[in-house]
Formats: sequence, structure tokens, C-alpha cells
Amino acid sequence: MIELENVSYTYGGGELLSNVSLRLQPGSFHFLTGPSGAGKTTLLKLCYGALLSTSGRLSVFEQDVAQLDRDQMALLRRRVGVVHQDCRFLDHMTLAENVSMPLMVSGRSESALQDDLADLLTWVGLGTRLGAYPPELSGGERQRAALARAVILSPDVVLADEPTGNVDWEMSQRLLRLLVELNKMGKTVLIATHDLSLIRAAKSQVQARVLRISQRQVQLAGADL
Ligand SMILES: Nc1ncnc2c1ncn2[C@@H]1O[C@H](COP(=O)(O)OP(=O)(O)OP(=O)(O)O)[C@@H](O)[C@H]1O
Repeated sequence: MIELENVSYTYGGGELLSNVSLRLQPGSFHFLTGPSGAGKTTLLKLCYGALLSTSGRLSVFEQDVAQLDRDQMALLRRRVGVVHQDCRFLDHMTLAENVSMPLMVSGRSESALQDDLADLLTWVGLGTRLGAYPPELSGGERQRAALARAVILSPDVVLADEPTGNVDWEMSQRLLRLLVELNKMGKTVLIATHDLSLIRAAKSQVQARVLRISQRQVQLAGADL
């Protein structure tokens, strides 16, 4: 589903990822960990085409991301839901408007849009907050709203960048349960996090593999987390 073959990523400051090879199978659940600045966000951006690798081959849904034209890239982005580290809401729009943005862009009918939106926001526990504006939401509500927006187009893959970054333990467990539920629905899930306790907590809920970025390489971590 997502496959990297000898992928390197270099920017002005130097090489951040060096000859990374890995494969995420459909329906798998992975964590990506590593120190701050190691390149977790960069690796996720490569996986949804926001950045292109300097060398090597990265394919998503069997397509070489570097070869996609604009339309193909737009289709890929519909099939890959992204929970951004900073949530990225538009403060002058309501929660409902923010979360439904991908649906509106994709041209879905107004009634289908309302049904999907209500179901989804209820699922993340925000069914009564549709009219709230982003600045009125707590950190945990924002993170759950970001997750709802990431999956509103029913993507096959969910990439979550520090989805529990600014919330307490209880809320991080709630977010984790939602991500595990998505995986049980068949979605491939990749979570970038530096929170090892989150990874340990996941082990009783899902068969998760842990990838660690260290010294520009990505390796499968052992069971000793
Ligand atoms: N195109 C670029 N231009 C300049 N700097 C870049 C570029 N791409 C990545 N970097 C730098 O590479 C480093 C890795 O960034 P990245 O956000 O991927 O790390 P991270 O592991 O997600 O960190 P954190 O855990 O702090 O979020 C950072 O220092 C970032 O500024």
C-alpha cells in the first residue's frame, strides 16, 4: 500500500533520511517514533506527496508518487487522510464547516454531506459542538475534530502526526481508541509520535509495529519499548 525503496530526502541543511526502505501492508497499524527533528513529519509528508523524495522510489497504492500528475495527486490525497500536527483549522468557520471542507471540495451533495458529518462528529464525541468555532474548542476537541476531518472522505490510509500531542492521558487514550477502531474497519494507520507510553498502551488493543527513525534510517523497533 505504501512502499519506500531506498528513499532519501535532502534539504539545504543536509540529508534527513538516507536510503529508507519499508513497506506498509494494507490494514496494518504502525507507529513511527524517534527524537524531535528526526524526520517523522517529513516521512509522513513524503507519503502523501506534500514533499518529494530526493532519490529512491516511493509508491502509494502501487503508483510512483513522483510520477503523478495533478489530478492523480488529488485522487491520492482523497485516499490518504492526514491528521496534521497543528490541526490547521480556519478560525472564522464553524467546526462543522471545517470538518466538512474536504467533502465540499469533492462536490458531494448537501444532504449526504449533512448525514455523514453528523455521524462522524458523533463518533468522535463532538455531535453537540457543530456550531462551535475552533478557538472555542479544547485541545482534545481540536484533535478529535482533526481526526474527523481526516477521515470524512473514507480514506484507505490514515496518517496521524502527533495526534495526541497536546492532550492529557485520558484524552490520548480516547484518540488512540478511535484510531484503533479505524484500523479495525480496515484502514491502514500510521501514527507519528514521540510518546512511548501511547505505543505501550496500544499493544493490548491492536497488533502494531513500531518503526523508529534514528540517524537518518528507519528501523523496526524491538519489543523492549
Ligand atoms: N525542506 C526543508 N527545509 C528546511 N528544513 C527542513 C526541510 N525539511 C525538513 N527540515 C528540517 O528537518 C528536521 C526534521 O523535521 P521533522 O518535522 O520531519 O521532524 P520530526 O521528527 O517530525 O520532529 P518533531 O518530533 O519535533 O515534530 C527539522 O529540523 C526541519 O526543520
